[in-house]
Amino acid sequence: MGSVDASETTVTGWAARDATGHLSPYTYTLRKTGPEDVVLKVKYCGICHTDIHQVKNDLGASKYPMVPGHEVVGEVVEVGPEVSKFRAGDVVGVGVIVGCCRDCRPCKANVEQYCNKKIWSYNDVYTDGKPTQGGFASAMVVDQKFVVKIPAGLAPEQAAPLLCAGVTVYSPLKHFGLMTPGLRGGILGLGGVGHMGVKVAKSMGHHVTVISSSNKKRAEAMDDLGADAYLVSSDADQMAAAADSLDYIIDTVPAKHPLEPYLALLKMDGKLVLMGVIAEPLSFVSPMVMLGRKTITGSFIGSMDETEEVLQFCVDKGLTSQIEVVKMDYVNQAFERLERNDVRYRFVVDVGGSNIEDAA
Ligand SMILES: NC(=O)C1=CN([C@@H]2O[C@H](COP(=O)(O)OP(=O)(O)OC[C@H]3O[C@@H](n4cnc5c(N)ncnc54)[C@H](OP(=O)(O)O)[C@@H]3O)[C@@H](O)[C@H]2O)C=CC1
Ligand SMILES: O=C/C=C/c1ccc(O)c(O)c1
Ligand SMILES: [Zn+2]
Ligand SMILES: [Zn+2]
Repeated sequence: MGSVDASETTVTGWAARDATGHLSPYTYTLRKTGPEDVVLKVKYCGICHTDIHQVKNDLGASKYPMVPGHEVVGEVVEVGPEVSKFRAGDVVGVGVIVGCCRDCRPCKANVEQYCNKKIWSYNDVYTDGKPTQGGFASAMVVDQKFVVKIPAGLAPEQAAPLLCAGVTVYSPLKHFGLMTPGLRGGILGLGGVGHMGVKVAKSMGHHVTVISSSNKKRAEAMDDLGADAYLVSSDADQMAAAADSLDYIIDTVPAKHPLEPYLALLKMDGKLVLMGVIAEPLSFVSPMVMLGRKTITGSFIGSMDETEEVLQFCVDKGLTSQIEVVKMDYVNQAFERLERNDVRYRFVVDVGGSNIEDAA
């Protein structure tokens, strides 16, 4: 962290300035620590495909300068007087949202990610009128409700991808009653979210089929991640042989794609859970869902409770994410490599080890 005066702390982050998405050092101030705020010095931050969508304005709502990053692990350096859950020195995590109304039905049901007044950890405006900025920065200040403790037994860089990718697959499996051992699941798109999908579903005792756009990841999916089967989506014979075989598919593809080939893989009552952020309409003909009473649904990250649960689930099951740790000055190359599907399977930036204050 940089200079501290009576009210504000100056920090350095890496921000996109426009829809080229190129990140460069950017200095800004954090809000004064409020009674329920936790100030954390960022140690690690994962790179999610959503960060690409956001810095490149894929959804048409990006505001700049934008410091992305929502898989944030840091060390608590200060807490407000009403913070009970955390103290200086704790290793903590922050994910996709940092605020909610606390009064609506989703908030009262502790699924605050579905609050219509949620505040995103970046590319949003906080209650004080300041833009929110994410985890590719030396520090963040976050309301304690949106901070989780990283349990003992998880390395901080390992924990980072669980804060978005991990909880994003855990939440729908839990919510839709898909934690039963013996289920047959499909993971469409073997990237950051998808590889956690394979690991979490395998740990729940599922038979897991990876459905990928190429054959390139076959050996690693089967040998390293423990998948049971592997389909190349463009191989009509393989797809036909697997028809009517899956209880669910977690669809993580981040671009427009046909749904019918995947609906055909589902058994009666099977569920296609859409995860990818795609700003174009997707289509299918109605008999594809009627004949077999199939469901097309979606899911958005997970609740704060589920975030704590997935962290402990990974400790209990001995699950790790597969990551490539890079320094902050590699972030633009990492974004480019992620965009061209060249990472196994999540980049995690070693923010704390990158001396980013010196770059400002
Ligand atoms: N709903 C939610 O709460 C969340 C949504 N997301 C969204 O999920 C999506 C995936 O995120 P993430 O896992 O980080 O992304 P990654 O880029 O890491 O993985 C996506 C995978 O999808 C496949 N893929 C990529 N491009 C295409 C394409 N054009 N056509 C077909 N397949 C493709 C690739 O797998 P393969 O090589 O196997 O084909 C790739 O590895 C993004 O849109 C992201 O914004 C992310 C987190 C939470
Ligand atoms: O990576 C997490 C965010 C997912 C997300 C889902 C839906 C949406 O409209 C977004 O902007 C992001
Ligand atoms: Zn994400
Ligand atoms: Zn609410």
